[in-house]
Amino acid sequence: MDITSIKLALQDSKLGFVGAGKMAQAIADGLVKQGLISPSDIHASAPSDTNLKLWREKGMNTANCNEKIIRNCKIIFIAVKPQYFHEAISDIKTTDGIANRLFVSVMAGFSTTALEEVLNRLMPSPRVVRVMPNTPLLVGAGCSVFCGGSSAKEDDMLIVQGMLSELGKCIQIKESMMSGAGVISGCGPAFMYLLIESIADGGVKMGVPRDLAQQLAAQTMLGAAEMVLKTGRHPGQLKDEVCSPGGTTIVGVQTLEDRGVRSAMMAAVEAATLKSIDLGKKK
Ligand SMILES: NC(=O)C1=CN([C@@H]2O[C@H](COP(=O)(O)OP(=O)(O)OC[C@H]3O[C@@H](n4cnc5c(N)ncnc54)[C@H](OP(=O)(O)O)[C@@H]3O)[C@@H](O)[C@H]2O)C=CC1
Ligand SMILES: O=C(O)[C@@H]1CCC=N1
Repeated sequence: MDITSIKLALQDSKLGFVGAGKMAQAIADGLVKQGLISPSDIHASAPSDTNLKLWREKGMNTANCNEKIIRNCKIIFIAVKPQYFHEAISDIKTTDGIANRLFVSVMAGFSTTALEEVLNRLMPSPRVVRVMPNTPLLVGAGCSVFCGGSSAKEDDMLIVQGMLSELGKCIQIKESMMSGAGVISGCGPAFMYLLIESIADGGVKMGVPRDLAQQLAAQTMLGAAEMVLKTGRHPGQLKDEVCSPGGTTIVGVQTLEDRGVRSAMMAAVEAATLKSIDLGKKK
């Protein structure tokens, strides 16, 4: 879907957010920053004013009532913690006149079948798209994976992919891969921040000023990521090219291997995936 069609669809549908926290704000602010929607076409709900006041300061519409969002908007992001989803939907007392909505869930672990079951109380055959985005889409460098529910239409998939592709990479995958792939995109930034922080700490330990160490670590991670994406070469090969025989890097690499950094990273992805599957089971 081209950018003009996305803009028109968003202007026509209005964009709703049930849940107004960090992930919802990253998506809404990212879309506004990229010029895809104006703040006045965005509506968000949450029980308290803690987050909503930030939305109002940006000219967006807010409500403490989820029903209002579902009435006002035709495309609605569900951005509450998975454990609050039932409560958020059971808040909605009058469902008359609510139809033809597209629900885009960003909740970890919630399958499209489970989403459809809950949303069935609002309308028959709810159209659902399940996404696992990440917060870097705020700066146009996001990474999202998504899949459609049983009643999602081709246009629903296109609008979601169109919107999120404007904020970074957005890839359609099979639902069976959502938990594992969603951990790489959704949780991944936290793992990467931890690496940036600890490499910067190492620099500080060696006498590099904190600001400089952090800037160097972040830019180096960005550069390494660009090398993998733009050259298409294997990360192992790229790593080998940095390690001069008898040089400094290989000594650092051995230290990382001794401390089990690869195994720790793999175990982190596995543990977070199992947690996501577990969150899904409780629904
Ligand atoms: N943070 C991230 O990087 C990512 C998060 N996600 C998913 O996004 C979702 C939200 O996470 P995140 O933004 O981090 O969480 P936050 O805690 O920042 O935000 C949660 C929001 O939900 C609101 N809320 C709580 N109960 C209800 C309710 N009954 N009805 C409506 N709104 C409600 C909260 O209200 P109040 O403002 O009053 O506290 C808050 O605005 C989760 O499902 C998570 O799995 C997915 C990918 C990445
Ligand atoms: O930690 C979480 O559960 C959410 C989902 C992915 C990132 N944050």
